[in-house]
Amino acid sequence: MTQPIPTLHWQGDIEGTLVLLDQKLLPTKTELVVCTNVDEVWIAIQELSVRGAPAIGIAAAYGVCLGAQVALDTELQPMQSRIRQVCDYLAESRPTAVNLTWALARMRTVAEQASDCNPRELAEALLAEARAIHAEDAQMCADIGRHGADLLAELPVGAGILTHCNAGALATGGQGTALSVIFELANRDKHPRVWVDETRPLLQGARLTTWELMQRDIECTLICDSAAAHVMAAGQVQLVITGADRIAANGDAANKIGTYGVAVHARSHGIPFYIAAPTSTFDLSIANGSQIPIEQRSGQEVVQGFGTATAPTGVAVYNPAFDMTPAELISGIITELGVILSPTQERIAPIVHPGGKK
Ligand SMILES: CSC[C@H]1O[C@H](OP(=O)(O)O)[C@H](O)[C@@H]1O
Repeated sequence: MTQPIPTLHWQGDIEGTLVLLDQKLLPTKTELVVCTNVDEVWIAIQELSVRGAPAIGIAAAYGVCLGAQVALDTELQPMQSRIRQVCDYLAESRPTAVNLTWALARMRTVAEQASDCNPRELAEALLAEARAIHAEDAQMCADIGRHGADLLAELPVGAGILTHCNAGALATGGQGTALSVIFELANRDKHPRVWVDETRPLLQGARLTTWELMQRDIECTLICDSAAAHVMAAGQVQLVITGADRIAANGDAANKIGTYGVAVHARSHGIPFYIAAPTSTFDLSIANGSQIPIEQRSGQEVVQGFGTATAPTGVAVYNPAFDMTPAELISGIITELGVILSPTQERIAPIVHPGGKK
């Protein structure tokens, strides 16, 4: 396996920079984006240079550290005010992934609880919290992979697994969520055969998931999103696994647009449909999926994707970036704390505590 380039990392001390692998350019170019201020982080999240629920949260946490830099030589209260302002600003970059506001809430807490310290000491505490969020996510990814592979211990060698979008290392601070399970199955010599939905309109599956799988020599086949049902009907899929961006208290889950259709097709073909997500993706403040904010993105992504016009100028476009899969279509949610089978509020609550804390 070629040595992976980190999805994101902080470079330096409290006056350092956030370095991102620019996912807009993958797989044809591997270029880095060096963020030196909060605006650059906001843009990187909004334009998907960095993307994926956990990765968005981690990037925003480091973004707060960049925001703190302009107030290092003030006093504690102006610094705390600056942190509140920066958290509010970064929270507006994308609405669906709850990991964003979850990570920002942790950064806010560090700032609000600060006392008897100067701005530089608070900046050190903020950077330590951002690094902790990053490191914890990497561990959560590994634990998700282990729990998922344990759950699937009876999966036949060479089983077909379909996935949608990208829930790999590129979406997280570690080795991924859905792809972490697939990586661990491969490590256990299960030789999974992965069917990868291209995932229109931004092609995270075609551009990112195949790239990650091929780097690890895991067999994968790229298909159009519209071919998923056909492949299932042909008996080529024994399991579906995806990531998630926000999971409500009853287990309804928002994920990349098209996931709901995959779940419906899986159910109609008697194929288990699993979601892999850390507890930081659960939002226990909302009862069900109808309350999950669904990001609406520019129609240009649909009609002018990657530079080629594919529809008449002026055509009306509806481009929701996510959809909601109801809990009754989900066979189980694989978390770092274990698997929640047939998720319900009663089964989620004992495992997932408010705020995503263990
Ligand atoms: C591990 S979360 C990955 C999750 O995020 C993706 O959305 P986007 O690429 O728009 O950030 C997609 O929903 C993935 O399942």
